[in-house]
Amino acid sequence: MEIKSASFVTSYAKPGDFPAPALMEIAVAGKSNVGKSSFINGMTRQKKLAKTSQKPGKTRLVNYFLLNGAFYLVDLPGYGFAQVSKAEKERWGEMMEGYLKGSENLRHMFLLMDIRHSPTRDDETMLRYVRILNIPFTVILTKADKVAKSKVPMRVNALMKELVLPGREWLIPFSSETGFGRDRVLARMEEVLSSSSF
Ligand SMILES: Nc1nc2c(ncn2[C@@H]2O[C@H](COP(=O)(O)OP(=O)(O)OP(=O)(O)O)[C@@H](O)[C@H]2O)c(=O)[nH]1
Repeated sequence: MEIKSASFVTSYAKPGDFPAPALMEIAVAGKSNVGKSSFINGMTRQKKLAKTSQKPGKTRLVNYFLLNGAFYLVDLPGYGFAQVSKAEKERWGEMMEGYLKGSENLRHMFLLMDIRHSPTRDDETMLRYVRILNIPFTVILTKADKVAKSKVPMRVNALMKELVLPGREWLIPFSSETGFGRDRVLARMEEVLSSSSF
């Protein structure tokens, strides 16, 4: 598949505001600064669709993007940012839980992690949560251009083991700088959308 159109639809600040069921959703989650906005922009080939920033923790809303007029890519607030208050962290938790438990249309999650690093405790918590809720997922290993091409398979293997995933197909190395991995993510999206009855 190709992404022919992508537009921002709306943002939500609290779970009760989530829209009525309408279209299938694929969520995008990850630690703050992992490259979530760059992933969304890279996939949709729109430079400014999701705001990218150098300053961690800017994405604190649930943002809905409509792709191909057919499904939503749902940008979840980044986690693991250190410089926020306890109240803010609690609000984040409520948002996340509200979305993940409440969304009847969620079909898959792209869980973003930096290819260069071991998963953080927050990454592991997120993964545990996704597993408990039985949400199908793919781990996207971002910033793949930052490791030598020859080392990418090694990092994929290492993270597969650290995350206790059953196979390499559960992880897709990706670079928003070079477009590496984009085709595989598109193929995964197509699989998800075509296998989901709606
Ligand atoms: N080299 C390289 N840099 C990247 C890549 N993806 C993101 N970055 C850089 O990493 C930084 C963070 O990227 P963002 O896309 O803003 O990250 P985010 O996860 O949306 O961050 P928050 O808004 O804090 O949640 C920026 O400086 C990006 O330019 C990538 O694939 N390769």
